[in-house]
Amino acid sequence: MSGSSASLQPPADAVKPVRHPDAPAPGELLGAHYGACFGCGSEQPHGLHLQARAGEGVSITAEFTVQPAHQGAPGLAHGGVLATALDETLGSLNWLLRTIAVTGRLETDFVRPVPVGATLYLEAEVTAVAGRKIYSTATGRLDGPDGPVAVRADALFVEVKVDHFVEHGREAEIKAAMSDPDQTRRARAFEVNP
Ligand SMILES: CCCCCCCCCCCC(=O)SCCNC(=O)CCNC(=O)[C@H](O)C(C)(C)COP(=O)(O)OP(=O)(O)OC[C@H]1O[C@@H](n2cnc3c(N)ncnc32)[C@H](O)[C@@H]1OP(=O)(O)O
Repeated sequence: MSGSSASLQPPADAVKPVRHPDAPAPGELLGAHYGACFGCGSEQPHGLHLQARAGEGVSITAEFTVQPAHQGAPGLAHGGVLATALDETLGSLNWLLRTIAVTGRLETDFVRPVPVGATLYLEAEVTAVAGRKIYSTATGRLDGPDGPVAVRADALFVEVKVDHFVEHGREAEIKAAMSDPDQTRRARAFEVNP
């Protein structure tokens, strides 16, 4: 069963997404946007360490290999971890728009079980933009980029100001991220145009 809810259908006045002129070239690895990110950061031993690459237009491909720490049922990936992989891949799309946005809604279909040790081949694209609302969709496949679909998701991201993180994030991490001497890393932690 699939089919996303009405709130994930772009409104009539939605427009096509526009790739930012400074977006990374197709094929380029995005790298982690924040070292402590559970989805992509290298500083989280049990994180997903998801690696995303810019695609054509406003699209992303990504890979994530399921580790023993990601189990739900014995030998199988936890559904929440798979949703995280989809969320992270979809979130990475906003870097191609150079828009700061957070997940408002994420609807996920779990189509096939994903074993420990399997690599999930993800692809995602922005389908429409309406004001602050960014509509996107993603799939995760097994055995290769053209393999059978194991998971898919539709999402709505909502554009926010950098103040969103400053106001709501724990002070210690915000201060540390803000004082990073590397300007690009500082910007990417909050997905801000450097
Ligand atoms: C390499 C680098 C990559 C970078 C890679 C980055 C990867 C990050 C990946 C992970 C991303 C995350 O997990 S982000 C973390 C998880 N998400 C969050 O923490 C968000 C928590 N929620 C919020 O802070 C808030 O609810 C917001 C910001 C989403 C919305 O609040 P707001 O700013 O007050 O805006 P609001 O008026 O409510 O909503 C604006 C419009 O969006 C619609 N809207 C809002 N929420 C929803 C919803 N759940 N479902 C449907 N529609 C919604 C509203 O109806 C409205 O439509 P209309 O009336 O205008 O038509």
